[in-house]
Amino acid sequence: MPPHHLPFDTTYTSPYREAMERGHARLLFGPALEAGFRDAQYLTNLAWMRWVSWIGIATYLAFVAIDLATIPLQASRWTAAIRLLLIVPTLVVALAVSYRTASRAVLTPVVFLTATVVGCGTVGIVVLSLALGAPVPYEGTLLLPFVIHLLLGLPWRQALGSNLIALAMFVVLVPLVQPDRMILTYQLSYMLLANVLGAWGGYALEHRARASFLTAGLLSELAERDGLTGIHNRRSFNDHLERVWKQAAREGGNVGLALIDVDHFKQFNDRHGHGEGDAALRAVADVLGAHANRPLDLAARYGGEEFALIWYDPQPDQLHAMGERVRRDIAALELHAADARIDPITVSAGVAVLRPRDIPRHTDLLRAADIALYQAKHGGRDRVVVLSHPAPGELRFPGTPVS
Ligand SMILES: Nc1nc2c(ncn2[C@@H]2O[C@H](COP(=O)(O)OP(=O)(O)OP(=O)(O)O)[C@@H](O)[C@H]2O)c(=O)[nH]1
Repeated sequence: MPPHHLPFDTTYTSPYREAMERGHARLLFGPALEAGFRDAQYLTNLAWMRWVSWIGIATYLAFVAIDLATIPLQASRWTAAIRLLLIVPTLVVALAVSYRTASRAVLTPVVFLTATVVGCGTVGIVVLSLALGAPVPYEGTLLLPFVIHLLLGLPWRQALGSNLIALAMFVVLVPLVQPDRMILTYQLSYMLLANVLGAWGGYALEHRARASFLTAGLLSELAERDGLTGIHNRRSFNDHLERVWKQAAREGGNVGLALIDVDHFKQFNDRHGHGEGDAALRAVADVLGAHANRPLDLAARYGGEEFALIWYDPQPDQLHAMGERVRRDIAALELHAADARIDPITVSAGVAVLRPRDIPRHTDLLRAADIALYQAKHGGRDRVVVLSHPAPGELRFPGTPVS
């Protein structure tokens, strides 16, 4: 374990706050937050993307009928072919992908490709009908930048890329087939304007979504995290314990709990000062965080210099070894002040494991771990005491009168 240099910054720095301070004009966070943002966006984007695809399919099918009814067959058979053989199937494939959970990782590239194919296909319809002398109105292409930027849920850069490809096709091909210079000028101007406005709106939308993500993340951290150490606070610990207790009751598993108290911490503070005391608590919390490995495990600051570790469904015969590893890792912390090594700190740990099916109240687990911690302290500190599946009679503090 690397040495911890004391004193260091004594408040936990939230990644959400840091990202807020840095700003996100480039619409990009660091890798961990970026992944969290995309994850949080996924379900909303999925719903929007599906709605847009269904509406797109209905619209393009309706325009097949409108084309056939309103423009000469020499052009309408081609425009209908593009709609029926290219655009609608692409939208159907994208929808099919969106309904398969296994396709989650490929959904964004698929939506990007779909948007690009639909954009280019729509421009193709305009170009082809102009070339065949029976032009369909081009106004539909003006909707594309707005739909792609505002409704598909694509990351802004990808929406921009997709729109630019269709715009480039429009700017290169329409002048070749549009005989009327005045109409051409209007068409090009409106297409450019629609792209600028769509990109602007898309940028503002994503910028705001990122700001809300950071605010929500910061608020939930303030509610759930301890301000000094950054690990979970007591409220979050209580909620989590109740949750895993219910889950273990359903699944017939165990819940393990370690209450860990720093030994003689008052002396530590008195000798080295509160600033270094705070930093030592952070170092302890870092170690505990590394011992909450599984998804349902949790490390929390229980209060003052006392910490808690919830282990979901541990092997009861492993608990002593697990507690010992925590104790040893904390004892091995190399705490350094600016110029010298600081007294090592030790902890006492009371560990308990119960099966919720046997004992309905999660408070009994807390009580059992508390009794074990009491025994560890009174047994001389710097040690681990385990109470594994204690009988109700054992859930009594030493000194409690027997009624
Ligand atoms: N620096 C710092 N000290 C804290 C914090 N919270 C609690 N403490 C200190 O932790 C010390 C706990 O003292 P005691 O409860 O007497 O326990 P102890 O000295 O650790 O002794 P034992 O637990 O019996 O081994 C007190 O001096 C508190 O001020 C904190 O956030 N920062």
